[in-house]
Amino acid sequence: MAIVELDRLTKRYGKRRGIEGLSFSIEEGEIFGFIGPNGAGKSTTIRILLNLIHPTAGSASVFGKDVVRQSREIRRETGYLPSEVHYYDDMKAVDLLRYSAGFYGKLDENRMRRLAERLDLDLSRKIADLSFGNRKKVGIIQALLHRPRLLILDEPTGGLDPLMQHAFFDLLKEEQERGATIFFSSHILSEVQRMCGRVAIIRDGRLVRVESVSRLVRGSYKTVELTFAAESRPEPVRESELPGIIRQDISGNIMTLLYNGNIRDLLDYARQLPLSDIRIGEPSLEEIFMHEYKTDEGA
Ligand SMILES: Nc1ncnc2c1ncn2[C@@H]1O[C@H](COP(=O)(O)OP(=O)(O)OP(=O)(O)O)[C@@H](O)[C@H]1O
Repeated sequence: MAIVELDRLTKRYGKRRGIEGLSFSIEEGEIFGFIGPNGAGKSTTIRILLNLIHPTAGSASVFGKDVVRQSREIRRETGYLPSEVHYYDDMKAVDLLRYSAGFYGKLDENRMRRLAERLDLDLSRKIADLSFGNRKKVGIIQALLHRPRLLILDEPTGGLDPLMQHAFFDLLKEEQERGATIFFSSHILSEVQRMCGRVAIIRDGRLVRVESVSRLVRGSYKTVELTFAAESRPEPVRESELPGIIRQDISGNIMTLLYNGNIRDLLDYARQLPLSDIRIGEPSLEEIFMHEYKTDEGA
């Protein structure tokens, strides 16, 4: 069953574009990435799902319920971590969590304490005295505390140091294991690559593509690093010589290609070159993403 479903979802801010005709769905139990640069429309999409703003056209549903008409029911089973958390500064973290848990029924004190321990957060501190990263932890606990069916995370790792990111990702995996679905918005590709099964790529308010991370990374793209023997210098390759070169870069005696052509053609071509080494590998999501953006320019 689709947990989140967008159907030609559109939001305009007056004449300004927010998002335009987004359609995709997220299945139960997925960790689904939502990636795009700043201003692409990620927060706009999320805010519509939470009924914080209304769509201009199209529709969206969560758990099969309409996000505008049935938002209260949706919210009860959803955990949301906003990109920036604003709280009543004067409250202690523990009181804030108790207070917000009240919206979802009975507070599970044990779960709250366990989550705080895992994230190394002192619950007795006042919000005002917490660093940005520690406030983020309060937000994470708040989002997870009531064991939501759907977790919506908007740029969740900002402010967390690498150790805490690790602890946080472990928590998310556990949430997934208990059956939760996770919508993970980010512009950090490495974390999306690490956490998510599928991703939607969004740019300028429009969907570029939806793809499984493994296919995006493995796909037909290769990175090829050709090291030329000393004394020889690489010359740029022409498209007619070797079709399928997406990008090439020459630095000293090393030539790096992003390539999606036929691997035999590549090897035939490489055989004629005065090489001392060759490496063929999988590009990072980052490299593919850059390419997606490049080829779409001016479209
Ligand atoms: N309240 C608003 N009024 C006018 N335009 C807005 C408003 N909110 C967002 N926009 C515009 O909508 C577009 C999408 O913004 P949005 O915040 O959804 O992007 P984002 O992908 O979440 O980026 P970021 O990572 O910076 O939050 C941007 O062009 C932005 O300027």
